[in-house]
Amino acid sequence: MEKILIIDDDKDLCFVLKRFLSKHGFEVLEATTGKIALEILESVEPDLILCDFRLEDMSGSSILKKIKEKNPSVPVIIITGYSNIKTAVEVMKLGAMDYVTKPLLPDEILLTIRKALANKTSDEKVGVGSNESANAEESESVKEQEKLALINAKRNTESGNYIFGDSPDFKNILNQIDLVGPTNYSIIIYGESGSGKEVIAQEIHKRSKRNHKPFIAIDCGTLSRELAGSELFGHEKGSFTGAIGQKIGSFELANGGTIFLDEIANLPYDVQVQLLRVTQERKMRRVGGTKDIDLDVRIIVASNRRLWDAARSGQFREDLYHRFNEFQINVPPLRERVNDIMVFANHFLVQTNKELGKNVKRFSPEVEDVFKKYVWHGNLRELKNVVKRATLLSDSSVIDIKSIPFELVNYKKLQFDNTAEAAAVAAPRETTVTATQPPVREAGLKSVSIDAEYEWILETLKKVDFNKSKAAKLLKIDRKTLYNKIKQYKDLNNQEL
Ligand SMILES: Nc1ncnc2c1ncn2[C@@H]1O[C@H](COP(=O)(O)OP(=O)(O)OP(=O)(O)O)[C@@H](O)[C@H]1O
Repeated sequence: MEKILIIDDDKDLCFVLKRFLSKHGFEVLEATTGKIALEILESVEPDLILCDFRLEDMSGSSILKKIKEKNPSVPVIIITGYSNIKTAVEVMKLGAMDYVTKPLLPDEILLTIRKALANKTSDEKVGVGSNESANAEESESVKEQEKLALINAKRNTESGNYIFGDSPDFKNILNQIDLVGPTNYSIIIYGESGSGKEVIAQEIHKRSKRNHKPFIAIDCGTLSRELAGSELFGHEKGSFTGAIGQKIGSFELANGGTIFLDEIANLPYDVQVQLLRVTQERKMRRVGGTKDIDLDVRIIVASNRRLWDAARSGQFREDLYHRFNEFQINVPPLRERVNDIMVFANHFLVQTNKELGKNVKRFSPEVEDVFKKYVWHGNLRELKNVVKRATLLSDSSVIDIKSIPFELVNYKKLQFDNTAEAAAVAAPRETTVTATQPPVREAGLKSVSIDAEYEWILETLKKVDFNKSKAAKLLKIDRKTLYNKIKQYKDLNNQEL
């Protein structure tokens, strides 16, 4: 009997899954924390592991790494709370065999498990007596391609998650997507963070002849200076310290399809030179490699600042800017497309209902009013997070003002009228640096303390009827620090849930 280990802190889900899988002839073990799972793995060798990406005591990536260290051959299927291509690529890169998104569908989960187990058996058969090194390179690359095909196939079936707004601006964008999609033009998409640039790039890819090939999204803002080249172009074994195996880069993975380079202005200058070669000669070399590889990749880049300005200030190569600038799409911030707000809010409500198995029907008129007046600095990402939370909190069929964050409802009252404070945030002095650095959710304790501080600040503000000077005095901080702390909390909450 094949053994499956379920790792999920949702006890109900573990119970339901256990019953379902046992009925289908599997022996099922369960662990409700990462720690328990690792203890079980000391003495048991399961045939397959089903693991939630967000455990209370461990992040998905760290548990995946630990499982792979202990038992590299066991197939791991990741359960993710939402369908996000970035998470999917991330978990596949870390060695997961596949992923399923919540809500879990019985047929899908069974099929995914059976496929993973069948793959494992055929891998084991190939491994017996085969000349491992001879075909290692080829099979690595085939595996990468197979994983990508899987991710893309899933993404296409999830495409029902995307909708288009109702504002004239959005209709204009849709026209542009239709127009430029089928061509091979390189495109620059401008827009604030969370405004939907990646989704637009995906839609362009879907409308192109390349749509059966991979769409790969890379956030250049998160690539380190040292590893950016290797991430994009891959590397050969031993080409630098730490290059223990061969790596296929994002460009090679995207061959035949489309690559989306977000925050392109953050790409290190030497990598920009390599990129220029790719756009001019349609060829690339892996880091440390000697062989030219032919490339046929459509490039879509995005930035929240004008690339022409970055080129003029010497941060971005001008020749590269002209290469990319065959077509431009400008995505206005959500606050400038008021007609889109409720279209997207309702869409995110339907999506969240499905994820949570709830049936919340609509927003109260008061909530609609707040939504339409709010400034949405985090754009669609912020709206999505607010709707997700509100749907979760709501215990009736209508989302009312109680389920909407206090600072959204009281946005106007919380405004700092003195622009000096805003300027201080844009150019923080040394003493305020820690307060303005973007906080990281994974920092655990840090985010807890930010949340607690914020609660306290709000309480104090309420006490003094939103008089910021009085509140700062009571809190024994200056007004600028008060402003920074509120901003820090908001940045934290504009990250994707
Ligand atoms: N047309 C749409 N339909 C449904 N959801 C959307 C749409 N556009 C954006 N979203 C959702 O809004 C969130 C932000 O979108 P996206 O990641 O594309 O923004 P972005 O501009 O690329 O952000 P960033 O620059 O910060 O990476 C995502 O969760 C995405 O799924």
